[in-house]
Amino acid sequence: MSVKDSIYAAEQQVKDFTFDANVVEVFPDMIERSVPGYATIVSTLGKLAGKYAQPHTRLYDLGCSLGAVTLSMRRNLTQSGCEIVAIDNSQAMVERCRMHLQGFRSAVPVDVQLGDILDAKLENASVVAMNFTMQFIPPEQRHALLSRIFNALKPGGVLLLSEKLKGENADVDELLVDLHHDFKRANGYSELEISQKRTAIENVMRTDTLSTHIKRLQDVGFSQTQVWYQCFNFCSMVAIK
Ligand SMILES: Nc1ncnc2c1ncn2[C@@H]1O[C@H](C[S@+](CC[C@H]([NH3+])C(=O)[O-])CC(=O)[O-])[C@@H](O)[C@H]1O
Ligand SMILES: O=C(O)C(=O)Cc1ccccc1
Repeated sequence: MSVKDSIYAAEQQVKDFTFDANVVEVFPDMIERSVPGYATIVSTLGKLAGKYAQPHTRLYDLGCSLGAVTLSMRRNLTQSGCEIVAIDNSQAMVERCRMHLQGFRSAVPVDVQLGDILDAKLENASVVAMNFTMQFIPPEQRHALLSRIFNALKPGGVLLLSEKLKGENADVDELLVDLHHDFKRANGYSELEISQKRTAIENVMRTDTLSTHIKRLQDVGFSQTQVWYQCFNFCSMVAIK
């Protein structure tokens, strides 16, 4: 049973958004009502991991939150000798993620680490998933992180990158934002909740355009990038080494 997100329901002095214990409590409901296609994206990332995982390699879930992508990848893994490494720098998330994973049995080992993905050692990877995490990394650090991910991947390995996008120009950005806000309204968020949440994430979630993402992926060396999902400003890409 998930708890309903009412964090921004009352008028308040809005602070910068953080992944604290209050957010953890409502996170499944928050993400489901805020990200169009979240369930489809998570289940498809599992399928993609199942296709691209290589025997005796690691699969990373960077910014794992409660481990939804880890679970989905684990369900689809048939290759032998794989390990999943899930990393998040929110203590509240990591604690809840560990509890959550214990609820499901599997032969695939999962190592849930509390830490900053900017410091994490990444190696011997066939699949790296970043499901709506790059957007929280300071923009000036994104290139270096992507480059480290590329270097950690085996040839034929993949990065599964989902991001909220900034529109390529002000007009289309406004259109995508309006459509997303309609989606949130339809999922029961009030005008006040929508506007206070927008303020809360303004400084901590800096989105890039799709062309910026694709160029950065190319610059660090990925040979091919394919957008496999987009609804409004929410996008998921697969980049192949
Ligand atoms: N530097 C960092 N190091 C480690 N973790 C970080 C860092 N910055 C942010 N995070 C973590 O990245 C996660 C982003 S949520 C991912 C959803 C999940 N992937 C899902 O498929 O359910 C996306 C969202 O809420 O929009 C949070 O748990 C942060 O603590
Ligand atoms: O809620 C929003 O408006 C979003 O853009 C997505 C989101 C979802 C969960 C945490 C932070 C941002």
